[in-house]
Amino acid sequence: MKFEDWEPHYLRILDYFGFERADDERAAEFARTLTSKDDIEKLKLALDGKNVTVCGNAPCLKDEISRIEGVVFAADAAADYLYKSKIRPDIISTDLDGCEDSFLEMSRSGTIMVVHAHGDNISLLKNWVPLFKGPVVITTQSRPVKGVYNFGGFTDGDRAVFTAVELGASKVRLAGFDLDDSSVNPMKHGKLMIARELLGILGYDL
Ligand SMILES: Nc1ncnc2c1ncn2[C@@H]1O[C@H](COP(=O)(O)OP(=O)(O)OP(=O)(O)O)[C@@H](O)[C@H]1O
Ligand SMILES: Nc1nc2c(c(=O)[nH]1)N=C(CO)CN2
Ligand SMILES: [Mg+2]
Repeated sequence: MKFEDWEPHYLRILDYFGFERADDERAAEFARTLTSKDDIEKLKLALDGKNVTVCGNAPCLKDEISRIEGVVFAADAAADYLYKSKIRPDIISTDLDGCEDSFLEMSRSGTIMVVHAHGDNISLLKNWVPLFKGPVVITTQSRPVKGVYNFGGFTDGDRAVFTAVELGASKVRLAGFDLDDSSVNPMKHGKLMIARELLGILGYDL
């Protein structure tokens, strides 16, 4: 998605949650100083023309493991669940609030970390990004800058879907998405409603 097409959604998100654009932009610049890695070509190669399953972290993921096929693209804490179920994701979409030591092991084994920098995760970026030994791609929800990408999307899960679509996946199926999950807190509920809206743009009716 071109940034000009994404920007109206982004402006609405900023307004809805009271996030500051300048904080997101500072986070993106800061993340870029934490690593020299920019594995965008590896990420393209992993997705272009591929059958991809994006795994969200809803409780239903455990019942939907059998839906997983092709390239495994995990959204944040779903990666840890999959790894413990003996499935190492090929790619993880994370803003690092679901990051565990298992992510370091997965990274060492070649899992591509698509790390999202935003105004509220600067200390997480500082703690985790230098520790990733494998491929890393940095993303922003604001205007992209050199070595920092914006494929569209907001939460770790819907961003993964936008990333897969943008980088040419031939088919993107979902597992572990329950956007009506009543066990989540109000902030998370709001985020999942945005995720639903954004996935709707891509034709997913969740
Ligand atoms: N019921 C659900 N509960 C949690 N996550 C869900 C659910 N349904 C779908 N997802 C997707 O799984 C992703 C990863 O979930 P996780 O629990 O790790 O949340 P998170 O890291 O707090 O998400 P975010 O950082 O995007 O707010 C979410 O970003 C969301 O897109
Ligand atoms: N500033 C800011 N941006 C975000 C946040 C967040 O908590 N703060 N959470 C996200 C994933 O849910 C994505 N983007
Ligand atoms: Mg997260």
